[in-house]
Amino acid sequence: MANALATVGRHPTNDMVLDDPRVSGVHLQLQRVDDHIRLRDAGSTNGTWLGQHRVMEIELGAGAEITVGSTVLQVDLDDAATTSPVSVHDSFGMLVGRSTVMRELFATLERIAPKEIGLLIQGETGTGKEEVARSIHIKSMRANKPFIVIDATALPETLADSLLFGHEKGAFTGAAERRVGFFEAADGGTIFLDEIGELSAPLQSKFLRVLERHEVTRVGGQTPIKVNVRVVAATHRDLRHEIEAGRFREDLYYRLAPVRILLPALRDRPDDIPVLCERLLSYIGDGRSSPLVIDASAVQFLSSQPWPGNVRELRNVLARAAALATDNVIRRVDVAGEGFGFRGMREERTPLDLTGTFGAAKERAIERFESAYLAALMKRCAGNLSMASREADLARHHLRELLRKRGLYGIPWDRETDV
Ligand SMILES: Nc1ncnc2c1ncn2[C@@H]1O[C@H](COP(=O)(O)OP(=O)(O)OP(=O)(O)O)[C@@H](O)[C@H]1O
Repeated sequence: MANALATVGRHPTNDMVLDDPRVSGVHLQLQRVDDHIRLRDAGSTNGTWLGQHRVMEIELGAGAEITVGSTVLQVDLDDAATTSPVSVHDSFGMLVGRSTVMRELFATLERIAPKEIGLLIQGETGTGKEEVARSIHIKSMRANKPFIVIDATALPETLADSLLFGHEKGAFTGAAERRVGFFEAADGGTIFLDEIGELSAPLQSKFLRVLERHEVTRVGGQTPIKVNVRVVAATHRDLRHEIEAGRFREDLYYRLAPVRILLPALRDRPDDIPVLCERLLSYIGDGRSSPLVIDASAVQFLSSQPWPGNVRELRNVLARAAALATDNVIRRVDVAGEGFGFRGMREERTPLDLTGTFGAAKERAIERFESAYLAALMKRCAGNLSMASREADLARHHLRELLRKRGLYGIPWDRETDV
């Protein structure tokens, strides 16, 4: 593995390509973590097997053997192997990160930003896809030209052509004026195309044509207009699955993705939490008389959370904690029970993790609920266990047990506790 993050599967764009019909297009993802490898099944059809056990996520050391389709893979850790360059910086544009995987990413972004090359960014919600696109734009020759965001999920089918390509006056009922579309408006600059996987088939064809010919024709117009845009696309799912399922055009994929970037989930890079807290708090505290700070035990707690809503969720948790904190210090009690995505508002899009077995998925959902409920309860009751057990209608010993199980016992909840 040359990269800290790599994929294995049948599709030719994987880091390791397996010519095995029982292997999925993108079968699994590997992440190098110190002296071992974290393996995650990427939703494969036939599964990833360690002996008799089907695994979704597992940490592997040297010598471990896993089976995918009819192929057996063995982990071999070679210290002398060449690895991808890692940036000496722990930021790129507006992005910060200290983990190896992020610094490796920054090195790639530093290299490609000034080039006229397209980019496809894949990552869960809130991992920073739009921020990557914006930072690439700022670091490119196009920086003083427009940066336009198009969300494919917000393009109504009937208006999409006119929004993207513009229309001439009188082109259709209601077209009282000539209108310039997104592509023309972005001329010379960058278009960030979010949720590209949601584009309808007709729009996929139209996008491909624009990317190939570098021109658009307004609705109701005759003459093609030259446009010079760099397209950075993003998706929360692996488009190679969509290609396999016949829902996404492979030729468009290759046009969009001369370079592909996989933004890792926040739970896979806890080393980034301290520097992220520092950066996010500097924004949140902007305008305050004294800067906001976070204490070490709060950072330690946040570093152990699963963050289904990733950096966006962390930002919101810090903003909430800052609003509630009595001084400019955020302490463990201010963030207890957070980081499970549970208190996320609807627009935060922090869905339950529905992968893996029913039992494991249910346990994760319960864990999220219990942590959020217990923290809110204990804060409301200022740590008074008797009051909390009455309010929750739980026996004291049961409540104490639950608090222990969720790592929420013994926290100084605002006022004195009676535990
Ligand atoms: N590495 C980072 N450093 C600093 N801020 C970050 C980083 N990653 C994300 N953020 C911040 O987190 C928030 C969410 O990021 P962003 O909107 O780019 O995510 P996204 O992946 O595009 O999300 P979605 O898929 O839901 O649209 C933004 O406020 C962004 O500035």
